[in-house]
Amino acid sequence: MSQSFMTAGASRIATIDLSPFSASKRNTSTDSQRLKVGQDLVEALHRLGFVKVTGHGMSKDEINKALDWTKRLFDLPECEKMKAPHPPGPMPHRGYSSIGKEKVYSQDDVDSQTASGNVEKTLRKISDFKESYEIGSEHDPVQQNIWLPETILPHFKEYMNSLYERLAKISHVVLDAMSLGLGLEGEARGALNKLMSGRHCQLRLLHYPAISKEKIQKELLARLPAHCDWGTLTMLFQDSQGGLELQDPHSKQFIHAEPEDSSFVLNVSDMLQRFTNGYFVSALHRVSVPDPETVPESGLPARYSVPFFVAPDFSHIVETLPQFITTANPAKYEPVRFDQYGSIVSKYQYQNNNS
Ligand SMILES: O=C(O)CCC(=O)C(=O)O
Ligand SMILES: [Fe+2]
Repeated sequence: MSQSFMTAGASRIATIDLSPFSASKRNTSTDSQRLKVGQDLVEALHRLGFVKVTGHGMSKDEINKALDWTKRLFDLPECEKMKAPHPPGPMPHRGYSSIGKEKVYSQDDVDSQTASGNVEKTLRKISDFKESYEIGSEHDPVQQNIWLPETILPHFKEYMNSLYERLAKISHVVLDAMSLGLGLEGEARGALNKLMSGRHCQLRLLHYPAISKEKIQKELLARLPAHCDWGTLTMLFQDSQGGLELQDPHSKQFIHAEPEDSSFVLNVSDMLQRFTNGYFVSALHRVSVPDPETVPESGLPARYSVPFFVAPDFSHIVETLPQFITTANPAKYEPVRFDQYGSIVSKYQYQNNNS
């Protein structure tokens, strides 16, 4: 797989400063400032399906703290991490998956391999060189968290629960700005807010270990193949190594999301695409392993990232908002229950083989 950085003619990722919505500036910012931010956010998401967000309230120190905890977790010996193992199969999507256990596919990969009759075996030939740890709300009635014993990493659980709550709050601010930008009021606004359930989001900790140049030269490896997320929105923090690439839906080029202090990358996911009848398009994105020739002798450094997946309740039926259905753009999607959609997509997209 080759790394394709931003090339001439490719779009730039817009940066949206959400600070007029933040608690500290809410009283001093004006309605028209907030409206402008909302409209800019909507325009940017309509154009590409992803933006960078600043002014969201998480300070640089707070972001570094989240990345530090992630590193501390993955620095533990494998036998300790395996005390909170992800169960076999895609559900519940909780706990620790060691390197190569989880395999992410795109729908295109699946479609192109279906004819072979053995989709999983064929696609698993190239393993994903990453490890992950999945966390949900402590109030999720469907998927329970799988924690390490407290003695192994004291205060990890407490910290991660607080991070989940913090990111859930920030996602409400994003949705507020989006409602304003789309001009949604009353029931329509309520319907958008239902795409975010405090108890069904997911916090994911990711470690892409360093890879030597020799290993890249000799083996076929992936980090995270191209895929779309199946919730509503994803807010992703990454370390200074960068590596996340998102596809411009028009030019089909992948754009490198340069890491920037204090920003997160926000991408549209499948439920928001269906809700808006395709006005927002779910962003195809990946973390690739570069061409061996472009990798320095020192190899590819380790990388850490922390995505937060904003999602509705599992039993929520996601329907397109009537105002997005017109004669020129008739309804494209049937209403779908979120867990039913997820069970189809996650069967292939997040296949965990931790047995
Ligand atoms: O690590 C990254 O930058 C991407 C993570 C991601 O896309 C995912 O976990 O769905
Ligand atoms: Fe993703």
